[in-house]
Amino acid sequence: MAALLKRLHHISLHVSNAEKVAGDLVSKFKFSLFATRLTDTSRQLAFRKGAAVFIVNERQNQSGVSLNEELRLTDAFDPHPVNVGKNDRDNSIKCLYDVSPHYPVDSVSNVCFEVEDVERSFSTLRNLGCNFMVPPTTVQDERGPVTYSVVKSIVGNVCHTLIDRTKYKGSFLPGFDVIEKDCLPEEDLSCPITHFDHITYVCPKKSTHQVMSWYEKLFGFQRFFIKSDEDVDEGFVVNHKDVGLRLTAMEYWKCSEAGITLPSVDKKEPDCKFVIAESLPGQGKNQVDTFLEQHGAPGIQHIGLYTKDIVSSAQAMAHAGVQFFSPPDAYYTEVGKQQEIEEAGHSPQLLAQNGILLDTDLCQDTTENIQHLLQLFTKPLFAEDTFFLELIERRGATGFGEGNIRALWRSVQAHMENQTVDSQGEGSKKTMQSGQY
Ligand SMILES: O=C(O)C(=O)Cc1ccc(O)cc1
Ligand SMILES: [Fe+2]
Repeated sequence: MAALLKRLHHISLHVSNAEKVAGDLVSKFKFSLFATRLTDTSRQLAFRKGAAVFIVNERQNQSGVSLNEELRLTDAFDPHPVNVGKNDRDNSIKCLYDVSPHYPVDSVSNVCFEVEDVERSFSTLRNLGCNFMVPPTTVQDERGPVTYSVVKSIVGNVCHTLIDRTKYKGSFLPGFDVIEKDCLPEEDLSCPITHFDHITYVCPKKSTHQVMSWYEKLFGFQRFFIKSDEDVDEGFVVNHKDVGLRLTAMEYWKCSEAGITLPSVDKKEPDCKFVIAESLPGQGKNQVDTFLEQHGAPGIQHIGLYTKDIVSSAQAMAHAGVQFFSPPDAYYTEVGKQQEIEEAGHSPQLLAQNGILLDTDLCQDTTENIQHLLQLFTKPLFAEDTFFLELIERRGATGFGEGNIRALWRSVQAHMENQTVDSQGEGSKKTMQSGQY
């Protein structure tokens, strides 16, 4: 029996310059800073937009003792909970609810899930052979306790924090100072982002099956077919001229769907899918291999932010300085594309101006049921060509569009080729990026 998950709680980033990433999340991506944990040894900042929560952790310089050792010395296996009240804040823990990886580059490396019972999940997963980086640990303040544990995923540097906050009366997590609602700036209505739509992992060639089996066995993830005619073993293969990509998607079963009814799990809550991308053999330079090379390991390549209005979100973000990939002009002038966009109720000019991609899917059984998928991809957020964000608006479509993927792939290709040309005259990518963001 796998350890079942209740819901996604937050995703955490580990970066060398938290201020810079925080500034981008707030001013460009319209997230609100709502909680902070600032101690002598750590800087953890929490941002929210709808139900999407990011924690930005500042990477520490290498010290003699690794955090895992440190945790073991302090709270792990300690029967007494760690107190993080205002006056006795535990400064020894660099990264609460996570591990502090000494990873050489900025990375998005922890997807935290709420679970029913951390101790039970821990023993289930340990019996199944899982590696734990933090055993069940309780942290409490005057509003109550939260228990968590951190497990290492099979994918590169990715970890999962499993957390139970049902006994906690506060609005976030003990140890964080929450900014009162009245002190938060007004929600930016021009970017109606509601939740994380999907998380895309980049994995080495031929490793998809291993990754899927791991998540299925340990967390009860189930296959989600991106296309109705998708081959079970092959996945969704996009193999067209310069694009060679294998995509496979999974979704997790919330406890309530697995027949375990928990009052705190709402079936109607939007869920976040996991997509595994691997490149096909015989490819030239591409987005997936570049990620592996520059990130140094498999990991989280991008996160899809669901928006109710992609045009308005794109305009507001572009105005605030977000750089998006634009497909080649030919994308919008291709035979039938303008009509397809108009029939979907959009303006081809507006989509083209903002680089928004549109895919149309005919539902299998009836031509009446036409579904649309609108997507837009940002340029990489960090100094390396690794992690980026995506805006996604779904009009009935649940999968991913082949046409959109091909267009994205080509615009990235063009971007990388430009960079190679530019960098010959102007120096490294890092220099260019810091000018852009
Ligand atoms: O289409 C999407 O949003 C995906 O998430 C699929 C995907 C995965 C990896 C890529 O490099 C490009 C596209
Ligand atoms: Fe995506």
